Amino acid sequence: MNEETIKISASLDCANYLDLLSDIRKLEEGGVNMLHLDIMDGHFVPNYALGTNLLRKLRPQTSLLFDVHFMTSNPEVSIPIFADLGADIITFHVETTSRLHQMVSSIKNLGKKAGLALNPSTPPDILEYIFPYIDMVLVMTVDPGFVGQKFVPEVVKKVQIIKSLIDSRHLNIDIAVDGGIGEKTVPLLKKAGANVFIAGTSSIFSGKDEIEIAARKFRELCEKTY
Ligand SMILES: O=C(CO)[C@H](O)[C@H](O)COP(=O)(O)O
Ligand SMILES: [Fe+2]
Repeated sequence: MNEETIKISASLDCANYLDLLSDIRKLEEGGVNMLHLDIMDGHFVPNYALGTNLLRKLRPQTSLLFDVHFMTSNPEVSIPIFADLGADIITFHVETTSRLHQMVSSIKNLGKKAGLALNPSTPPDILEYIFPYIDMVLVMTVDPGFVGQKFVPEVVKKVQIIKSLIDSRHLNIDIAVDGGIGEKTVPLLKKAGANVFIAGTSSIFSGKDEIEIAARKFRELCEKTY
C-alpha cells in the first residue's frame, strides 16, 4: 500500500439499506476506492451491523475493494470466513486479542491486507513490535459501535505519533481514520498523517448532497493540502 495515496472508503452501514445497490452505483460513479463494511456483534460493541450474507450477495455486484472492519469479540474465528467471502482488507481491534502476530499472519496467509484498529483510548505503543507485519492502522476517532458520533479531538495527536513511528521505520503502512470524518476533521487528520478516510454520516451520507456529488466533494476535501 502507498502511504502517499489518498483512499476513500465509504461506510456502508450509513447507506440506504432499502436501496443499497443504487447507493453503491453512485459511490462507484463518485470515485470511492473501497466499501467500508462494519461488522458488529452486540458484544465487543453494544450494537449489531452487517454480516456474511450481505458480503456474499454484494461481492459479485461490484469491483470496489471490501474494507472489512471487525468490531467483534473473538474475530479469529471470522477471519477465514470473511476472507473467503471476498474481503480485501481485514481489520480487527487490538483490544480483542492477545494473539496479534498470529492473527495478522493468518490474514496475510489468506492473501489479504491486514489492518489493526485502535479505540480512541488505546495508546499507540501496542503497535511497536507488529508494525513490520501490517498494511494499515485504523485509528478510531469515536468509540466504536455507532454511526454519527462526536469526534474525539485528542486522537489527532495519536495519528501524528503513529505517522512518525511509521516514517522513522521507513515502512509503507496506511493510516485510516474512522468516525466523524468530515469538513472540520479531515484537515486536522490529513495534516497529522492520515491517508485513508472513512466516509459516513459526517460526509458522503450526510444527506446534504446526492451521494455521487458528495463523494466527489469528499475526495477533493481529502486531496487538498493543509
Ligand atoms: O466504525 C464505525 C462506527 O463504529 C463507522 O465506520 C463510522 O462511525 C462511520 O460513520 P460516521 O461518519 O457516521 O461516524
Ligand atoms: Fe468502521
